[in-house]
Amino acid sequence: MQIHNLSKENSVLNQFIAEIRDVSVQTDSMRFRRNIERIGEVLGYEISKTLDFETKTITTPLATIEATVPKNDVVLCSILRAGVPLHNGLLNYFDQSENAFISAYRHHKDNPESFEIVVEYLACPDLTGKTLILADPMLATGQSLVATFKALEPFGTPKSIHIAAVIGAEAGVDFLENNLPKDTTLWIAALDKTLNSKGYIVPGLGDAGDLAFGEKLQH
Ligand SMILES: O=P(O)(O)OC[C@H]1O[C@H](OP(=O)(O)OP(=O)(O)O)[C@H](O)[C@@H]1O
Ligand SMILES: O=c1cc[nH]c(=O)[nH]1
Ligand SMILES: [Mg+2]
Repeated sequence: MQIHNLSKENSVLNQFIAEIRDVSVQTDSMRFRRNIERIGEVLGYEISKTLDFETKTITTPLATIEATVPKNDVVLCSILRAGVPLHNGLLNYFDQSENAFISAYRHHKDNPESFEIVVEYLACPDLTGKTLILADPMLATGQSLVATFKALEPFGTPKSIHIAAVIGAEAGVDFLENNLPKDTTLWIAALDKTLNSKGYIVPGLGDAGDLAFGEKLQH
């Protein structure tokens, strides 16, 4: 797996990441969602550099000019619910893409430290020969992304697979490396060292879904 950790380079992206982690800024859920969306835009811009390009003739009011534009068929697939603002950010840049949505959530059966990933909803176009971008802000154990990838397999073989994530843990990256096709590319805005006993990234940011949309009751 090829890994691009975008926070290795100083840019305004680091300001967005600092704000989504900061408890004193997290109280503003609109800013939290917008920052995740902005990070999606940055990730989308970086991914776009790896697409295939073609030359088109564009007519301006004064003359014509050759423009080099991406030609891939992109499918954006996000994991509900925390993936929604990241999806919007990617869609701002891949505005002609097709879209897939999947629900994958942690179901705590007996105690808060053990969970299984439940996939209940999936809407997806044909993926054959397309550029698939899987988006989920938090890459903790990596189980949600791998469960999502397996659920998408019946929809066709993509030409290339990109993972777009905001904060990841090293253990989650290792899990993806062992369970996804070798030619997958991971685009991550920040990489943290640790997972706690409940599978939360440390220092991380807490629960991305709750911060974007409010606390949910466990059921
Ligand atoms: O790498 P993993 O260990 O699988 O964990 C990451 C998952 O946890 C979060 O979703 P969550 O289950 O909190 O659902 P939510 O979006 O409804 O909050 C996040 O959006 C990922 O999907
Ligand atoms: O740290 C984590 C891990 C999973 N899901 C989150 O929202 N945060
Ligand atoms: Mg959550």
